[in-house]
Amino acid sequence: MRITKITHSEAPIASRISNAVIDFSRMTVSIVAVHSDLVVDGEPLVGYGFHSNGRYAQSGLLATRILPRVEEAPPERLLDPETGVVDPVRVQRVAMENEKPGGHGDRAVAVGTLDMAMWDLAAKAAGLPLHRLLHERFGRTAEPASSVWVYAAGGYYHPEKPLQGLRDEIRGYLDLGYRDVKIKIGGAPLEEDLQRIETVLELLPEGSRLAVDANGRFGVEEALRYGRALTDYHLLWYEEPCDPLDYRTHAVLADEYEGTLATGENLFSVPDVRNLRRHGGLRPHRDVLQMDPSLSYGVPEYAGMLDELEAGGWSAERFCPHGGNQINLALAAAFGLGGCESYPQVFEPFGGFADSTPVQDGRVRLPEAPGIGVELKPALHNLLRERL
Ligand SMILES: O=C([O-])CC(=O)C(=O)O
Ligand SMILES: [Mg+2]
Repeated sequence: MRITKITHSEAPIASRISNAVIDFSRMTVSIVAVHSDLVVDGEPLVGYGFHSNGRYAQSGLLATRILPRVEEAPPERLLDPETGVVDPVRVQRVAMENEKPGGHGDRAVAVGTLDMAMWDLAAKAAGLPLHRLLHERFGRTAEPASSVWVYAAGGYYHPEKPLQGLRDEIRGYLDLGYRDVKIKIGGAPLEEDLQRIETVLELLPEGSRLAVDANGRFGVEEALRYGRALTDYHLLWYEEPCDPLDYRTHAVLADEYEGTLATGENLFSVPDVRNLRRHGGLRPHRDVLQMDPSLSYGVPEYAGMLDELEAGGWSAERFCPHGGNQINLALAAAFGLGGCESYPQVFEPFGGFADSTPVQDGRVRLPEAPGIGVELKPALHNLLRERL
């Protein structure tokens, strides 16, 4: 097998929603296709990648640093010597050559996007759905999971969607088969946020839980003030109360807030996660970690994060990646994670899972088509084919 060409572009995922720190009016996403000379069913195999919402497209980094390294590398540096098929772990090493440690920001997104396309290609070449390939390589359980717990993330602030709109949105998620939901906080005064929370709680049936997400907005005092106000709601979790790299504030909050805290979607490397473990005071039996491979150098770095945290007493069941996309569903099944996020309405067509695997009782089944499964989501597949 040879990589014949790597193409990349950008796609808009703009919308009028906001969280506590950004609006999505100019949000974009990078998309990558890795073309190969391996012909299956009369067509050369192509692997597709994109990254999760919240970080902008990384065209410059891909074009000037990340892709040229891979394009210029001799094939044997990119291929598994036993199978002759592209090895995403080797590719990631090549993509990161001559990069200094630290500063894990947009570069991690560019590499994570390419990594997704490499896994899609490798799984297609092996004729396996990605969750089975990842399980063969990294699995910690006897079998990959056949379905994964997902929750509906939404409840953004929207200029034309006050409480009634929020109610309609959440009811829509329950009708789609979700049990648990997440809404934003921190973008309105506390009293208003509590009204939003109570409105949603009134709708949730027995057994359904609500999580809230402050997107890193608060300093220590405000994080504690919200924590005190949230305690009696018995939420599923209180997410990103403070800046992702402010480990001390996490520790102070974890000391006082008895409910579950969640963080990690903006930690992009093993060293950042090690610092969270050492200094963040989070509780391995209670809290939730949301690192997301497409934003953080891809699956190899994610496996390293799991190793780092397992050595520190965390179990894979406490991991629930941010991102609401198909690669994270595969990852959750392969690594035995607690679950993964889902965006039933926002960030289409990148959010969501295969059209053939609807949510049932809060879970999604794993599709068995080779690769990540973008072909099972025609709106996404068509967009990728047209732009790449
Ligand atoms: O609003 C965002 O940037 C996305 C987010 O935090 C989440 O999905 O948890
Ligand atoms: Mg979040």
